Amino acid sequence: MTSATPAPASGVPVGPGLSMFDPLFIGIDEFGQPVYLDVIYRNILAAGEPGGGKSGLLNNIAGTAALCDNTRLVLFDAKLVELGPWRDIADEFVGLDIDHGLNVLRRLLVVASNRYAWLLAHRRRKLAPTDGLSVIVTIIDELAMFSTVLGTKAQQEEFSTLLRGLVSLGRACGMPVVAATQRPSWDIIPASLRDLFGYRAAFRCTSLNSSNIILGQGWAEQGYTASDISPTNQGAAYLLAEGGVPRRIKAAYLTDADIYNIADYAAWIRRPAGARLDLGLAA
Ligand SMILES: Nc1ncnc2c1ncn2[C@@H]1O[C@H](COP(=O)(O)OP(=O)(O)OP(=O)(O)O)[C@@H](O)[C@H]1O
Repeated sequence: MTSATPAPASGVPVGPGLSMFDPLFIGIDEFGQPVYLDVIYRNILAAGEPGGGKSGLLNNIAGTAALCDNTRLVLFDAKLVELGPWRDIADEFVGLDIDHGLNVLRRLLVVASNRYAWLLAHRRRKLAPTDGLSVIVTIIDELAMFSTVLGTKAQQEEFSTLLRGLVSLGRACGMPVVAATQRPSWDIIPASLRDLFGYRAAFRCTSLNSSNIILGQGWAEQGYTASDISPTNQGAAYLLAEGGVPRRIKAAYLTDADIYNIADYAAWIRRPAGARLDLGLAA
């Protein structure tokens, strides 16, 4: 039986039960088994040639984060349209503005340092779900735009330095970073930055070298190379988890309509208390 009576906000069945501390579903492996990531304590790097499916993976993560309890989104997307659907629920949405990007990264680093002071004061080494602090997920689509294209050389260098700081600090204090680039080259992803990402997803690449830049030196020679992914197999990638062996995956895919539906729903469940009162749905 269906009912036209709106459910009370406290009874909404989707979203409030999700937590970023739970494993996050991102797709299937080559045996059709579901693949989950522990995003909370590991940063994620996705790279590969244009059209390989990186934004699809980013949107999976943004979609889950959007529905998670006590989770905030900080988004960087110079193209605007890839992560744009989530902008209404994001704490910050950085477009083609390097000054804005630098300002946001500086503030994130202040939050991260405050959280470490809090952890130290509580004799702890990392954030736990019971701490009540929000998880802040930073997602950057097309890293290279901020580190090599927009702004002056000095600003680009500052962006890279601040990002390196956030990627180093974020994982234990509930501030994971998810970054994507279509330019898997040493100037965009030096090994010192790449190695701070506990998960690396290599989408289709044009060469063994590009694939190695993402996954790590030597994997292509052992048969794990994203250059063997067919250009028509979008969403396929080699996923490497820290300390493991690359695993072939196919990312789950959300259509634009799916993304906007989830984003609208997330905006509704995150609406301010005043809006709930206006609708007569206050919990
Ligand atoms: N997991 C998937 N399953 C099926 N099709 C996919 C998947 N991911 C992406 N695609 C298809 O590939 C197209 C390009 O994907 P996407 O925009 O995610 O690539 P990208 O690597 O982010 O590209 P760019 O670097 O240009 O932003 C999508 O529009 C879609 O048609």
